[in-house]
Order: sequence, then structure tokens, then C-alpha cells
Amino acid sequence: MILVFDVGNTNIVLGLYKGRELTHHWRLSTNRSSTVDEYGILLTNLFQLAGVRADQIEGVILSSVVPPIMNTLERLIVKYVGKEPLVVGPGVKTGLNIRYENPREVGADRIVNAVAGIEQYGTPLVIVDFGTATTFDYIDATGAYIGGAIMPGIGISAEALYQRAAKLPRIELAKPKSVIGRNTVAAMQSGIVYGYAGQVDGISRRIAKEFNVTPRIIATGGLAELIAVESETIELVDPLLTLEGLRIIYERNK
Ligand SMILES: Nc1ncnc2c1ncn2[C@@H]1O[C@H](COP(=O)(O)OP(=O)(O)OP(=O)(O)O)[C@@H](O)[C@H]1O
Ligand SMILES: CC(C)(CO)[C@@H](O)C(=O)NCCC(=O)O
Ligand SMILES: [K+]
Repeated sequence: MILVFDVGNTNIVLGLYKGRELTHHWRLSTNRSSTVDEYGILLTNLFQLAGVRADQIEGVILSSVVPPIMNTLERLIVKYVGKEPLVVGPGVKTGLNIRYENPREVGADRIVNAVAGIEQYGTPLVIVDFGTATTFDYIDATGAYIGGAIMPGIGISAEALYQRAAKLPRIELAKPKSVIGRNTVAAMQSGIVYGYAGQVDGISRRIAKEFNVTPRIIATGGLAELIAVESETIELVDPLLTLEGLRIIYERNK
């Protein structure tokens, strides 16, 4: 079995693979102040519930876009799993040709998504990941990672409205009945959900136009489903794309 870790700014998603099969996956909050042992308790409990022992895990791979907690997580894995994790970064074979101005600058989650996306959906391809930030990645017909776009995530956008406007409440992110809201909550839900779907379609169409391509457009991330149903350009949602990419990269480095 291998254990894969996707460390994002909001959530840590982890999964256990037996061969190519994802047998378990879990979502924890990313907490910058948790200690090695606090994460260790969570991991131990999850393994126990799943009936898995640490000594059944042959290897661990981790990708992170949160440098301040890397040290804690590496120590967690050594102490509670008894393995040195493979960390996605310079020196790890991903098989991806990265054409960003500075390839080291691309978030590891975006690289991992691209690796999985190419494998599962082919190229040219656009991947939209709805997380803390919403990212777009464009992979051209030759399989090269060209770059993309980064916009404020849905959670961040909703949070900013509530934080900065005295009369705007914190709302549930849900689709309202009509694009015209006739109360504050419905109006905010319309602006966020339909506005966001429009932004996603706008960026996707610009990519298609600028590069004169018809890419497949695949979405992933915690809030993908909510927007994908309203989007005219997203073809499907693959919630486990990042975990799959981690498994593939692990295999390429064995
Ligand atoms: N129902 C909701 N209402 C309001 N905000 C939400 C809701 N669900 C998620 N969020 C917020 O949306 C953002 C993205 O959450 P999501 O669960 O998609 O994270 P994620 O895909 O794990 O992201 P990352 O990989 O960046 O950690 C977070 O800021 C989160 O707090
Ligand atoms: C954009 C996020 C925050 C999305 O998780 C992450 O991929 C990141 O921190 N990226 C670094 C900047 C870049 O990808 O250009
Ligand atoms: K993510």
C-alpha cells in the first residue's frame, strides 16, 4: 500500500492506494499550529478505523503548497509511518515538461493535477481546481505544461464580502432559485455562484481562443461540483484527480 498526501492551504487530503485502487481517502483541515503528535493522533485513528497498520505501508508521497508545515509533516510521516516521504519538487521525476518562466514557481498541486490529467484525459487539456484559490492549468497538444490562471477561491470571495461589508452576512454557498435575488442572501448566492461560473467559462474560452485549441476542460477540488453544474465549459468533475497524480508520480520514481 502507498499513502499519498495533498497538502493545500485549507485541507490536507490523504489517500491509501492498494496498487491502482484508492481504498480509503480522508480530508483534514490544514492547521499551521498543529504539532507532529496532534497530526499523529489523527493519522493513527484513521488507520485504526480503516483496519490498516503502519507496517503495511510501503511508501509515502507528499505534495504541498504550504511550506511552513512541511517540516511537521515530514516528521509526522517518519515518526508515525516509519518512512521517508517522497516530496514532489525539484529532483522528482514527474514526466512533465513545464514551460512556466520559472518551473520551480508552479504549485506542486498544479503539477500533480497536470500529470494525472494528461494520463486520464489526454491533451490538449485545461484543469480547473477549486480550492483556496481557483487555478487553471493549460496543457497543450504535445503534453507540455504551459501555464494558467490563478483567481480568488470561492470561499475567499464569499468571505471577503462578509468581512468588508457591514450588512452582508456569512452565507451558505448554494445555488439560488433565480439569477435575480430578492433578498440579501439570495442576491449574494447569485453573485457568487453565477458570477463564478461565468468567470470560469470566460477564462476557459479565452484559453481556447488565444491558443486556437479545443481542450477538454476538467474540474477538481472541494467546491467543483457546485460551479460545474452551472458552467457551460466544464466537461466533468474528477474529485480525486490530485490523489491519482500522486500515485502516478510515486510509480515513476520507484
Ligand atoms: N460550504 C462552504 N461555504 C463557504 N465556504 C466554503 C464552503 N466549502 C468550502 N468553503 C471554503 O472554500 C475554500 C476551498 O475549500 P475546499 O474544500 O474546496 O478546499 P480544497 O480543495 O481542499 O483546497 P486546498 O487544496 O487549497 O486546501 C476554503 O476557503 C473553504 O473554507
Ligand atoms: C495557487 C495555489 C495556492 C493553489 O493551491 C498553489 O498552487 C500555489 O501556491 N502555487 C504557487 C504559485 C503558482 O502556481 O504560480
Ligand atoms: K486543491
